[in-house]
Amino acid sequence: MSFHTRSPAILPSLLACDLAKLADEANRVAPTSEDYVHLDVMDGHFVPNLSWGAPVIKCLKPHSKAFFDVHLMVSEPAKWVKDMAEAGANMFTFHIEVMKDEQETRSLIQAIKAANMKCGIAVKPKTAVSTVFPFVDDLDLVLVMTVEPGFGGQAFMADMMPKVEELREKFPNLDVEVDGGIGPNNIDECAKAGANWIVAGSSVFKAKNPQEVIVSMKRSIEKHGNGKADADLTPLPA
Ligand SMILES: O=C(CO)[C@H](O)[C@H](O)COP(=O)(O)O
Ligand SMILES: [Co+2]
Repeated sequence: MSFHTRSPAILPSLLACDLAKLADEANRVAPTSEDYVHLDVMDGHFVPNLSWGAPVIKCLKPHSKAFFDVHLMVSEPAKWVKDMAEAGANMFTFHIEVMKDEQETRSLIQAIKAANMKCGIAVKPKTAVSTVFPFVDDLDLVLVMTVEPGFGGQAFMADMMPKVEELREKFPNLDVEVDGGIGPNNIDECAKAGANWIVAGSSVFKAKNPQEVIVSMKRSIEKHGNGKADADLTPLPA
């Protein structure tokens, strides 16, 4: 059984940053141990794109205090568990679409936890969210993709919100993450549906003031997702 925190989190996706300055960029948007970064691992097979693997994550780790949320868009996630754990991944999220059966999924969840990482399962836009229901009690998080995985900078798919609503209704304390095309213009929609972990790549890194975008998005989750009144929220930085 996993303990679901339902804590609000904004996770800047480093895919959208200046990759020549990876460590500086991570620290620009996620400077403290209370912060998060989202790291997209792509194998050129599950998705038609390549990004980085464990060696890059391992190099970045000593330069960042942030929580490393690793999203594995790979065909064989089991092969990556050991390397990702050694590289310093804190959350290992794999796609349900690559699992051949329930048994394989359960052993992968076990292996991830035995390697001292938190475990999440992701669903692509065309995958029914009910595919993850049998595993939720053993998961730390479910990730609902709001774009087809593979590339940053795509348009947000609002029609994925019913999946988020269903998860939130069935599992009130589960951490529900959304990823793809999210920014200040659609954060309220995600938060109202019940998402509390929000990945944001382009909207954060293309902003003049990334911290302002992060704080305002977090405020939206607290307001809509956790039912706090405006008066309870800390003011935005000047
Ligand atoms: O998993 C992903 C793509 O497959 C990325 O995390 C996602 O696209 C974030 O970037 P953006 O906010 O620019 O859409
Ligand atoms: Co991602």
